[in-house]
Amino acid sequence: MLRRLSHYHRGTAAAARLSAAFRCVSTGSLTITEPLNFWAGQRKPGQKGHKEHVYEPATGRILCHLEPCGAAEVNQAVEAAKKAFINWSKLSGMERGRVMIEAAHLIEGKREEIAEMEVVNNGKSITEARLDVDSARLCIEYYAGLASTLAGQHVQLPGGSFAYTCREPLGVCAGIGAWNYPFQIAAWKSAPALACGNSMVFKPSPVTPVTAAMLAEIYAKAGAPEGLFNVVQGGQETGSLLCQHPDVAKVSFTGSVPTGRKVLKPVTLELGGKSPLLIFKDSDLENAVKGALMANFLSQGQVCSNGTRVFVQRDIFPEFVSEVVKRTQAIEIGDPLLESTRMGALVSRSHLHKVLGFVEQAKKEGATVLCGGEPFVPSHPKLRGGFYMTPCVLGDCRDEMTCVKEEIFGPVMSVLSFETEEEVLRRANDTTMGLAAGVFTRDVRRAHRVVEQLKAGSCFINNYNITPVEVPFGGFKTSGIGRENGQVTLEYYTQLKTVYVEMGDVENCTLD
Ligand SMILES: NC(=O)c1ccc[n+]([C@@H]2O[C@H](COP(=O)([O-])OP(=O)(O)OC[C@H]3O[C@@H](n4cnc5c(N)ncnc54)[C@H](O)[C@@H]3O)[C@@H](O)[C@H]2O)c1
Ligand SMILES: CCCCC=O
Repeated sequence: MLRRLSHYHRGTAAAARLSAAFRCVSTGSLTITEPLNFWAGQRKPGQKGHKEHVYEPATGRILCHLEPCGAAEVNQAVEAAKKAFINWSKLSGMERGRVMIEAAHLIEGKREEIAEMEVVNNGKSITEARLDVDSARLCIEYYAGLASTLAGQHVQLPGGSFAYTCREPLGVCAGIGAWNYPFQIAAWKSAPALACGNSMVFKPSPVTPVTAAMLAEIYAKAGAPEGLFNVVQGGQETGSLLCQHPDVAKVSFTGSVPTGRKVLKPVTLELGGKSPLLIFKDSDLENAVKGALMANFLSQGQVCSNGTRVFVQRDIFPEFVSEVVKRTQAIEIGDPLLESTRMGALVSRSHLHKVLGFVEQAKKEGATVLCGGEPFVPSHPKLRGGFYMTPCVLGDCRDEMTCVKEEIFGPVMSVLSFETEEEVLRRANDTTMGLAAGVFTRDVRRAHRVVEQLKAGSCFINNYNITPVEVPFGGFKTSGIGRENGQVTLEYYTQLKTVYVEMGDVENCTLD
């Protein structure tokens, strides 16, 4: 997700120009042949005789083949993680943090290489991919710092006795990732898990398997013991084998609501959303328009927290919509590795068709396409097989329409008008999901009053989709369980042990 460039990576523009000049990958030129599974310190093949195509979304060509893991391979990865856990969990937080800081340095040195791989495998623009890599690095740095602060409580009891609690790691944790932020999700899950003394087996989406294996190599190079962070590739079958493995203590899952419902264990569930963005007539219009674009079109609209139901107060509705449409039409679509590109390719052909299907359905239900919503064919011949569409704004929407109720997970914004604060709160909360919500207003009292009543886990006032790793992120209702990032996440990767310490003699009430 987007972060403030100046805050997180000073000199990014200059660095970007420099790295663009030395870019070793160009769209349509890369083929990956090395195995994408990784455990016990090495890349490994998957099940013999099984291969799946992995595509480059910008061109539609085959990028590599994924060898999915079956029961035997998942077992080997979990065994490796169990071995690593024995020593890793006994290190001090400072010692664990040192390895993680080294991993963060390595990521910084490979920023451009990782970002390019993400673009080639996911289709998002290089500008966004760099920020995802930064977020991954910052997350690892942040939890490296927190590793040494893990502590329990000391409880004084009568007679000099006391009790204490301490936080202990859980064991082997499983991480399951979605395809929209492949490297970032792998870091957001592994950083708190490893900082707390756990080991991890991570399964990326089969659509975007490439960069998780790079992260595994980085941890290994940083000095992590063999088996600390492992990657098993595959889809539903591999995911299910991993989640149900008896030696897996916890699952942290990022993906859709229907899949999340199938995963049972102590879990962190980071699921989908259909988040509302409320724009009041006293908003700074320029900021509100920019906010709506941030809330809908980052990562080709493939962001879980997107504010796709944009409620605009009636007095400013025409002006707001005309400005949003104008700016949406100006979004530069094309080769995601070009610096000028603001919107790259959707992740796969089938997903593109699904998103376009939602636009067709919206039209049938009475919505008006104010712009976009069409397949897009870039002029360069090598991009003609890519999975592009024009970002879409839908007008004449009603709350009961499919486009307003269901997660589309593509660049499609629905605009709706409202009259009063009470009305818009009722309509905004009328959903089974509750990942995020946003409000634009200049009235600070209204902002807090509205946010207090919004039933969503991550709320934004006068901005949208800003996710510093120091603050918790996650959803209410069916959008999830638990949080990622921030201090609170340490609680999800540890268990609390209470120890009573007797300093006198045992009083045996049954014998005396
Ligand atoms: N809340 C968040 O933080 C967050 C972040 C990113 C994406 N998302 C959501 O993810 C969805 C898009 O991602 P997707 O299409 O990859 O989701 P998905 O649910 O189809 O797949 C997610 C992962 O689960 C695996 N999987 C599938 N069946 C499984 C099973 N039975 N057991 C275990 N694992 C299984 C998949 O292989 C993949 O790795 C959207 O709904 C989006 O909103 C949420
Ligand atoms: C890892 C960031 C996920 C944001 C939602 O799609």
